[in-house]
Amino acid sequence: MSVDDTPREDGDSPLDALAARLVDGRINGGPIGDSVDLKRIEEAVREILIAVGENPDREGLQRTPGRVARAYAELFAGLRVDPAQVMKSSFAEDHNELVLVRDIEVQSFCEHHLLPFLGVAHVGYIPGADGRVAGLSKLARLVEVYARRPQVQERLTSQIADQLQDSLKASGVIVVVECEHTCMSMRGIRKPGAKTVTSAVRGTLQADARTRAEAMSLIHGS
Ligand SMILES: Nc1nc2c(ncn2[C@@H]2O[C@H](COP(=O)(O)OP(=O)(O)OP(=O)(O)O)[C@@H](O)[C@H]2O)c(=O)[nH]1
Ligand SMILES: [Zn+2]
Repeated sequence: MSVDDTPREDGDSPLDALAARLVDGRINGGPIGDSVDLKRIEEAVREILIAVGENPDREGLQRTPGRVARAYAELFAGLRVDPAQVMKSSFAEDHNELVLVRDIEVQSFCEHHLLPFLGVAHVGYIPGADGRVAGLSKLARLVEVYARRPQVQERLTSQIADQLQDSLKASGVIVVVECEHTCMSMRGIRKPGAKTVTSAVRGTLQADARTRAEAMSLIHGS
C-alpha cells in the first residue's frame, strides 16, 4: 500500500510541509530535511502485526501500516527541524524582566516504549543585556520541535532551556514540564494520574533564589 508523500509543485512533500509548520516558513527556500522512510515504517508495522498474532491482510488492517507510517512521520516531525531556526527571529524591546508563557501543551513520546507522554510546559526567560525578546509563539514552537521526537522528559526540559538561552542570549531561563507518561499508566506499573515534574533553570534565575521563587509562583498561578 502506497502512502501519500507525493511531491508538490514547490518540490516539498506533504510531510516536509508538516515539519515546516513547526517553524516559520521555509528554511533556505527548500525542504527542511531528509524525508521519512515511510515504506520502511510500513514494512515494520506489518511485521509487528504478524508478531502479535494479527492478520495484516484482513480488511480492517490492510491500510494500517500506511496510516501508522504517516502518523509517525507527523509525530516525529521535530527530528527534521533545526530548533535554532525556530528562534531565529527576535526583536528589541525595552523589557528586562520575566516573560513567561504558561501551560503550553506537550505531546511527546517516551523513547523507552514509544508511548505518549502528555502534559504542559511553562517557559520563561529574562531578556539579556542586548534586550532581545522572542515572539511568544516561538516559545511554543520550540516546545513542539523538541517534543515531536523520541524523548525523555528531563532532556526535553533542558533542551528547551538551553536553546532559549543560546538563541536569545537570555540572562535567565526557566522551563518546567509536567507530564503523565502513558507507559506508566497504560502498562507496567499502571499508575494513572501520576505526574512527573521536571525543571531546568539557567543564568540569573538559577543564581538568584528570589527571582526564581517569583517565577515559580507565576508558573503555579499564585
Ligand atoms: N527518567 C525518565 N524515565 C522515563 C521517562 N519515560 C519513561 N521512563 C522510564 O523508563 C524506564 C525504562 O525502564 P526499563 O526497566 O528499561 O523498562 P521496563 O521493564 O519496561 O520498565 P517498567 O515501566 O518499570 O515496566 C521506566 O522506569 C519508565 O518509567 C522519562 O521521560 N524520564
Ligand atoms: Zn516509557
